[in-house]
Amino acid sequence: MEKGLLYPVTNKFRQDQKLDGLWDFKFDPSAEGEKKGWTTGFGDPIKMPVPASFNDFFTDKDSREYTGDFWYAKKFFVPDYMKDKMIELRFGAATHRATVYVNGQEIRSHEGGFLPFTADITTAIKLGEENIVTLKMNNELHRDALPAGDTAILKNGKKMSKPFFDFYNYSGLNRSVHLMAIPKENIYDYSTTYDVSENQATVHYDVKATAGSNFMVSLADEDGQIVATSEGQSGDLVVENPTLWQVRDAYLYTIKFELVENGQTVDEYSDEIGLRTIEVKGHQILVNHKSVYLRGFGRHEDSIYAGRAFDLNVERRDMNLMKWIGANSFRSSHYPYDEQVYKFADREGILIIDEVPAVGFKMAAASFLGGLNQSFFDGDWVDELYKKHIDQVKDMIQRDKNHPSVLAWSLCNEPDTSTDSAVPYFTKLFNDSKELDPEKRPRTFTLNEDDTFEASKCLQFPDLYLLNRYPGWYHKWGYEISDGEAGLRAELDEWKNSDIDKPIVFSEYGADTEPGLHKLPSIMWSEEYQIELLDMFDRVFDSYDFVRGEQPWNLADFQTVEGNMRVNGNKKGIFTRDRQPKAAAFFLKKRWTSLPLDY
Ligand SMILES: CCC[C@@H]1NC[C@@H](O)[C@H](O)[C@H]1C(=O)O
Repeated sequence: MEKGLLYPVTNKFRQDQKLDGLWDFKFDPSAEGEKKGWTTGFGDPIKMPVPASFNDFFTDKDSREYTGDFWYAKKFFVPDYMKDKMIELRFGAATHRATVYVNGQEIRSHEGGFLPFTADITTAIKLGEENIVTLKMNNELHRDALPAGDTAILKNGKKMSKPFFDFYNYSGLNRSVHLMAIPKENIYDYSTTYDVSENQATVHYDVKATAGSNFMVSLADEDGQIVATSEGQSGDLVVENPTLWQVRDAYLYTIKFELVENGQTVDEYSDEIGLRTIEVKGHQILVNHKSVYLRGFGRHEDSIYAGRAFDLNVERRDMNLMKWIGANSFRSSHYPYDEQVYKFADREGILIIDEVPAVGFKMAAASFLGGLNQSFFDGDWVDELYKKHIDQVKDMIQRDKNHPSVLAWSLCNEPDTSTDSAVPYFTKLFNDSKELDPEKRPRTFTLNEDDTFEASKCLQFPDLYLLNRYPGWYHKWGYEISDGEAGLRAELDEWKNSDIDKPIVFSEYGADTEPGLHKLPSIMWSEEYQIELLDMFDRVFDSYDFVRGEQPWNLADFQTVEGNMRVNGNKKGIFTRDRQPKAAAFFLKKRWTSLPLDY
């Protein structure tokens, strides 16, 4: 678990410099980079954009599909005036694992390609001179790592990723790298919880520093007016007549922490927060004690050219599409997204189900690679997998806990929950994650087609249920969709007649749709059929009051492995991969903009 994951800022005491741009890049198929001295740089480099996945830049299949070790290198300068600071490098995402060297000195390693980590390089850098950072990275998939998969060795000796999941194994420095200079005694974490009412809100804060416990704390409104102050390592900020953070009507205050030593401020950290509460009560999801009905999407960080890289332009477009269509939420399927996505959602009043990259914990049908003929949790890889799983749950919650947009934590996507060995795994996971979120937001996982009310042995764990259901596509498809509807209703009747008293959100449903394919009457893959399927699901949702959300799969088309069921990727998008609407977008817009927010 990382000690602190505060987002980099520049202020009187801190400096943040992005090292985005072209880095030196080189494949290392024989894994001999260290032996060849690449820790201090290498000759004949490829100039590689950062942040970006390396895959889609190449014109040859061996490079696009490359699996194994690869290296990045970048020279950077640290001015003399930083001599009293702690110098760190912060990697937003190195997918899937990395070892960091500075001037040839090994600094640290990190496992997990969708969460940030920092490297303290204070003793490795040369002040007032040029330095070099190199990373040895690796993108192999394994059953004891997140996301789960295999790495095959082909007869020609080349390695090949075999994902147990349905998104392309885009790899590289997918998010920005920051060079940070911060005080040697510094603020490294904070958390907030809230009590809100019509005319008063209380922010309960807790702040952590490497030394000292003397803090001055203030809260300012959007006009910069101080509305509350406090002091000490923990305390309350009471706001009279607050403007609460509401769904699709956001308001952000700025909280500011000052670390004080001998009457002098020695470090400062400010962040934007939203005054709101999240609760699950019976079948209801409540924000500020008011029921909310989720409408939105499963998404991917995915776009042409840069693959899984965070792209501010794409995020701006996606947020505008979600506002246009009347959405109020999304799931960060199937991994935590770049922090800037959560900042966007904070600002736009969009709720996020934040998901850790625990995906492929059963051979998803979509991987087309032939299923596991056993329970995933019977494997000899489970102990090692669990260590990485809980570690990434801790880092996800540590990183994202202060965002008002975060509604819930999804601890897994479509795991095997219908076998006996799943029960001890999830018992441990839900016990070990219970205290991680100061706000105690709901924890859950998505239930795959096979993990029905009847079949799943793990319904006791989630605080709300996320159902991924595909009648009309993966079964009972085409003209048989009426049987699909009947089956869906039969399962929901079981939920209805049970003593389960928690909300149900449909977190996936949909149909692959080729944009521009029209057929009257409809046929699968046509835009008409996608609407027919959505319309069927909407009829079902509107028949059960404990269905408290609908998030069709997916916001946009996205890249997957090659397969005989994929036409250059997954086409279940409501929008195309270049973010243009299919007919279904107008169908959903009509439905969602007619629903009141708390429908
Ligand atoms: C029946 C499983 C459906 C599957 N669920 C996980 C997503 O990551 C996939 O894209 C989706 C699909 O196959 O469309």
